[in-house]
Order: sequence, then structure tokens, then C-alpha cells
Amino acid sequence: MNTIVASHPAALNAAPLVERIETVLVDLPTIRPHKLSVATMNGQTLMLVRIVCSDGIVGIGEGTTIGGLAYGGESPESMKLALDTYFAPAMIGQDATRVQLLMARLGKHVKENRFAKSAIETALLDAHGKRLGLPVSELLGGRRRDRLPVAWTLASGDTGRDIAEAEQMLDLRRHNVFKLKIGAKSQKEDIAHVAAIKRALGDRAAVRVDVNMAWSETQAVYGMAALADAGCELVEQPVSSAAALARLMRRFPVPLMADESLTGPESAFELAKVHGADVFAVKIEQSGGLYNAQRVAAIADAAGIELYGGTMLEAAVSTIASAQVFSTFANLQWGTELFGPLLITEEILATPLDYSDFGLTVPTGPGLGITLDEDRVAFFTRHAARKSIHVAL
Ligand SMILES: O=C(O)C[C@H]1C=CC(=O)O1
Ligand SMILES: [Mn+2]
Repeated sequence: MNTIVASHPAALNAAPLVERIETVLVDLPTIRPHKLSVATMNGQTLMLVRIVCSDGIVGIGEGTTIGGLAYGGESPESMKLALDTYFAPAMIGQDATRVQLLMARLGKHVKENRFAKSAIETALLDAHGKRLGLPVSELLGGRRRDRLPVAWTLASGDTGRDIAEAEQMLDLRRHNVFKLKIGAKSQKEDIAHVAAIKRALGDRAAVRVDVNMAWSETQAVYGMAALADAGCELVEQPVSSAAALARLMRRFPVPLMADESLTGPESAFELAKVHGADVFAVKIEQSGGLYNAQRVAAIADAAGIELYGGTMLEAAVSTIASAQVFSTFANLQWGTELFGPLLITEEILATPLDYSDFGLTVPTGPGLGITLDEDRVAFFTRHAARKSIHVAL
């Protein structure tokens, strides 16, 4: 546990200040290996941050990536280092109630580091919501929905196992929208995999794919046509460049969703300008925080682009931060994929989240509306001698 303490305690009756920032790494097992084109995950590592304020309120936030550094430029370890070394000194002693002002201040001290900023903003909003007795959604302009549809990702790497998993999810009424991770195998194998799963599930479920940028543009031309024939209803980030995405748009009877191309409001604006996507997958970490996720959504709305609530396979804290912000979106045409906590074997909350009837209930309590099970978190906290054992490349 790394702890940095304010050198000057708050004066009586003054605005509550940021007093202390604590960060830990928590290594949790997953229910099965999760195979993406960029990495195979055998576990998930969370960077949890606690912001202790001078009025005694504590806010929690989470920074999580996919496969360590395989997905982007930040890892849980780099976030911890950035928070301990650079964010904390810039925040301690500052007014904890002025969340946007404090984030702007951080923006001057810290370039990039979008995932770490999302974790910090989550913790500040959780603390302020607890202080005011309001859910985070109300600090973000007010929620429009209390339930969010939740898709599940089939990514065991085996077609038969994926079909069995989908059938189980349908029986449990947990998910009826399935995202298939493809791009690691040959296109022929991938298309056969998608077609077999769609054939088995029929009209009982929707099937989508995420290529995680694995295809070249010419591969994507063949792939999109074949996926449309296979009954796939949405193709996520088949190629990496925005220009190639734009060239693929409207050539096939299946919508195109941008994910990795979206790294906050500026990229959203650039992508909208070139008509690079039918749908934006909005993620709080990729966007650089909850307010920025709302800005990305506003750009999509203005450009006539539809919206989907994405995940970085986060655990409960960042999943609920995402749920709080997605609940405020004017449009959420494609639902969400906020299933991260269900991929992890361990419950880290005092009261588990409500996943039922193909959706997730957005908590109504103050702040994020969740409480960590501190004993479970302590049990899985990484100590100096232990390295991450969960990321297999
Ligand atoms: O969308 C991604 O690229 C990342 C993530 C979201 C769901 C999942 O299985 O992986
Ligand atoms: Mn994706």
C-alpha cells in the first residue's frame, strides 16, 4: 500500500480537501482463459485507488487494462506508479468537491494517462456523491435509465465450448447478445466459427464480432461480406486506421463499430468527420474519464452515430462507474457489454451486483452505490514480492 498524506490538514469549516491517496494492485483469477487477438487473459489485475478526504469521506476508483500492455499504453502497474508519483502530489491539499476543476489541474500536470485519469475521476465522483448523498449519475446530469442491457463475450477459443456457454447464458437469462472475439485465427476458420455459433443460436440471440484491428483492409472487405452472410449483426474495429474504417463504411449490410480508434473526444470528432463508424463503443478509461465519455457520446449524437457502452473488462468499481455514466446517455442504441465482474471468479463487493433478465441494475446508493469487501480485496492484493502471474501472452 502506497500512502501519501497531506502536509496541512483542512481548516475547520473549509471545503473538504484531498488528504491522502492510496493505491493497490489486486490480482484476480478469471473463470476461463479469455482469448483476444491481442492477448490471452488468464486473470485480471485491477489498480484500485482510494481518495481519503479531510471530511472523512473515501472515494474508490479502478484502472484496469487488457493483457497488461497488450491493448494500450498503460498497465495497472504504470497507473499505480503514475498515481503515486505524479497525480497524488498535484492533488493533495486541493478542494475535493471541485471535481472538474481538479481534473483540469491534473490535465496540466499529466499528459495522456487516460486510464489513470478515469480511475482518479471515478474516485473523486464516488467521494462527492457520498458527500452529497447522490448517485454518480446525478452528478453527471441525471440518469435516464436504471437498467442496462449487457452482452457477453464468447472467447474460449473453441466453437463447441462457446456454444455451450451461450446456451448456459440464455438458460440463466443473463445474456442474449454475444460478442465473438476473432482475428487470431485464419479468416476461413473465424468465419466458420461465427457461422456455426449463429446457426446454433438462431433467432434466440444476436451475434456480433470484435476483430480488435487484426485485419488488413483487403481482408476486411472479404471478412465483412462473409460475416454479413453468416448473420453477424455488428462488426467491431476490423482494421486499425480511421481512414480504412471510413472506406469500409456502407459497403456491406452490417454496421461497423469503432473501439480502439476512440481515445477521447478529439478522436471521436475526427472519426465522425470522416464518417468512420456507424456506432461508437464508448469506454470511460479509453475516453479519459466519465465526463469525457459523455463528451464522446455527445459528438456521436450530433453526428448521427449510434452508441454502445464498452468495457475494458473491468471489475465492479469501473464497471459501475461506466454504468453510472451510460445511464445518463441520451441514446444507447446497442446496449452495453458491462459483464467484466462476471468474468472474474471472486466477488469483491460486500453486496453483489444485480445481473438478471439480460441486464444490469444501476445502483441507486450515494456515489457509485457499491461497497468493497475489504477482506477479499486485501486477500488478493499484490505484495512487493509477488509479480503478476495472470497475464499469459
Ligand atoms: O472490446 C474490446 O476490445 C475489449 C473487451 C470488451 C469485451 C471483451 O471481451 O473484450
Ligand atoms: Mn473491442
